[in-house]
Amino acid sequence: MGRVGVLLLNLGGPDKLEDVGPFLFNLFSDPEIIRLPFRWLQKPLAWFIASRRTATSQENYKQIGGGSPLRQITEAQGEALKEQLHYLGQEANIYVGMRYWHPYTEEAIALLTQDNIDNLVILPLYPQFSISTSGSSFRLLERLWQEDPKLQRLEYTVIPSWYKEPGYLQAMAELIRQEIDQFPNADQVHVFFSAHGVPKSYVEVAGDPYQQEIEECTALIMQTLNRPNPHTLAYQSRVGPVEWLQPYTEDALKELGAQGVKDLVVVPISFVSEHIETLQEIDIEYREIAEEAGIHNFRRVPAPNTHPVFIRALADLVIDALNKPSFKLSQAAQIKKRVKMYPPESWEWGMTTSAEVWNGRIAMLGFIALIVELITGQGLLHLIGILQ
Ligand SMILES: C=CC1=C(C)c2cc3[nH]c(cc4nc(cc5[nH]c(cc1n2)c(C)c5CCC(=O)O)C(CCC(=O)O)=C4C)c(C)c3C=C
Ligand SMILES: [Fe+2]
Ligand SMILES: [Fe+2]
Repeated sequence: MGRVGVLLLNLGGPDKLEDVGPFLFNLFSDPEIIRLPFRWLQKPLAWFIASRRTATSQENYKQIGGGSPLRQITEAQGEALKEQLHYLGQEANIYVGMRYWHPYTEEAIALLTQDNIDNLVILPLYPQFSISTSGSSFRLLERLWQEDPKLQRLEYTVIPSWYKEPGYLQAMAELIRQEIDQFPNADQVHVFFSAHGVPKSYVEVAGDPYQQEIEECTALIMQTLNRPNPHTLAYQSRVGPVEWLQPYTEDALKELGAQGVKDLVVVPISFVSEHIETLQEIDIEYREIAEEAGIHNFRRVPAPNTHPVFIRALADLVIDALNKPSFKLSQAAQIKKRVKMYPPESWEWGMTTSAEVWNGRIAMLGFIALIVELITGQGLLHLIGILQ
């Protein structure tokens, strides 16, 4: 089989407070995160939104120690996966490729080309597929593949999503069980699944399978848990004024409080590491909302991180993928209907490589956007629907 590599894809997060601005710029430069009718607006608008959001976002990162733990946890997952694969008789090099911060996907690709990897498994660390997460990373990879003839000689296979993987479901069920068993009336504790939201139009217009995969995943985890507890699914972290998937986490918590629910465990479901949205948003913001709504016993289920059952699930996924016919980036695209997002011929133009952080030229473009904003009396940016 030759040299095997596993490329773990993830979102990335700012390591320190100074990184927050450029990280947000990278994120909002991504056409899969903000969809605009005019591609030339992408970077100026990204600059504009990033600069407006940086201070608030920095405040949140301050509350969790001044940066995202995502890099460290993802690297630890990589090491544990390497060990687990070795134990199962499969040697592999592990590479971490983040979409919006270091180590960038481009850096991971450079490393694995240097190491002369012959066989690559591309494994996004998102159990469910969304255009805005795995889809965005696949799209970037498609572009890197088009640009680099060396990559075209590499055998690779993609795992588009893996929320049904039994080991993952078992790890989630085990983590939930541990939390609910802390309560004297364990069987009555409300199990509250909080998934990261996406704008509703992603699902309804662009055909993002995300909502369906989240719903199915929730049902499978409850089935694996095999307890009589009531459960709810809601969506967190809405950004901007457009409608996102409903119900929103804060509304669902208030409603449960009003119904008299006192004991509740929150399960973060769309992400497999601790990050700002578990440590800050759930543990601080949603806890407060729950408390005010009368849910006095509020616990959160930890993310799988390096839970051995979860790491074993990742290893099984890799080994299965190596033994199956390969699945191509373009197939991942077609099956998930991503092509509906943009006319195929136009997406390359506005595509961002995450290795670009803001510089003078982009700030200039941002300045132009500001002028456009002033001339159009704010209408344009609100129309685009992302400003807070
Ligand atoms: C499956 C998980 C995620 C989906 C789906 C997703 C969609 C999505 N996100 C934004 C905007 C922001 N996301 C931000 C941070 C962030 N997002 C995810 C995961 C998903 N996003 C993670 C894990 C993180 C945090 C990384 C970390 O630092 O620990 C942020 C920045 C933080 C903030 O300012 O709140 C923004 C902004 C959109 C618009 C979107 C779908 C279109
Ligand atoms: Fe996000
Ligand atoms: Fe978010």
